[in-house]
Amino acid sequence: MTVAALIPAAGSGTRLGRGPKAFVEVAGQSLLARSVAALAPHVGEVLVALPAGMDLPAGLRARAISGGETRQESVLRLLEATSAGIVLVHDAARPFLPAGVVGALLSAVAETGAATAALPVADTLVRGEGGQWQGAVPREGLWAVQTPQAFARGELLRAHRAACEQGYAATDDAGLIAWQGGAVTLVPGDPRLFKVTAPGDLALAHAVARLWDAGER
Ligand SMILES: Nc1ccn([C@@H]2O[C@H](COP(=O)(O)OP(=O)(O)OP(=O)(O)O)[C@@H](O)[C@H]2O)c(=O)n1
Ligand SMILES: C[C@](O)(CO)[C@H](O)COP(=O)(O)O
Repeated sequence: MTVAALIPAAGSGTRLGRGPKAFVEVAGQSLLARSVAALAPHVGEVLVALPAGMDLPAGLRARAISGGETRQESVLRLLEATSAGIVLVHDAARPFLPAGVVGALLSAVAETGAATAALPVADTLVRGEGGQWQGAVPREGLWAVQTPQAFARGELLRAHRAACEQGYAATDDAGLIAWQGGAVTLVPGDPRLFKVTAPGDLALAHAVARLWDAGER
C-alpha cells in the first residue's frame, strides 16, 4: 500500500514571532526542509500545505498545496490531495524525527489503522489561573502527543469530513479518530521530537541540530 507524508506547514508562527514558522531556519536548514528530509526516505510522496501565496524552498522534493485557516483544515486539504492508502501526518514544526519512530508508526498503523507518537508525561502537572497554582492534575496514564501520526487515509478522511460537517475541532488528527470511536495506538516518541513553538524552543533546536547534523540521530 502506498504511503504519503502530509506536512501541515501553513501556520503563521504567532507564538514564535518570526513569521511563517516552517520557513524559520535552524543551523542553515528550514524547519520544513528538515521535516521533509526526515520523512522522504520512508514514503512514496511528500505533500506540504503552505501559507497562501508562498512556494516551496528550492530543491525540496515535495508537492505543495495551499493550507487552510486552521491546522485541521490544512490536513483535510492534504488528505484530499493524495490517493495514498497510508498517510503520515507530521508538523513541520517538529524537525528532528528519528527514523525509528517512523518505522514503529508504520508497523503500528498496519495493525490498528491509527497510531501516534507520544511520550509519557514526566513532569508534575498543575492547573493554573492568573499565574497561581490552582491544583495538581494527576499525571498517571497521561501522555504528551507528538507527531508523526499514521493513519489509513480513508478512515482519517471520513473523520475529518464528519468533524467539518458537525463543527468539531481537535488540536490533532488522532483525536478525530478517537472522537469517532476509533482505536489509536500510542507509539513511543522521542524528546527530540518537540514542537518549535515559542522563542525558547529555538535555542533547544540549535543545540539538537549540532548533534543531529553531526550524525547523532
Ligand atoms: N492554519 C494552519 C495552522 C498550523 N499549521 C501547521 O500545523 C503545525 C502545528 O501548528 P503550530 O505549531 O501551532 O504552528 P503555528 O500555527 O504556525 O503556530 P501559532 O499557533 O503560534 O501561530 C505547524 O507545522 C503549522 O505550520 C497549518 O498547516 N495550517
Ligand atoms: C498536533 C500536535 O503537534 C500534537 O501535539 C499539537 O496538537 C499541535 O498543536 P498546535 O497548537 O497546532 O501547535
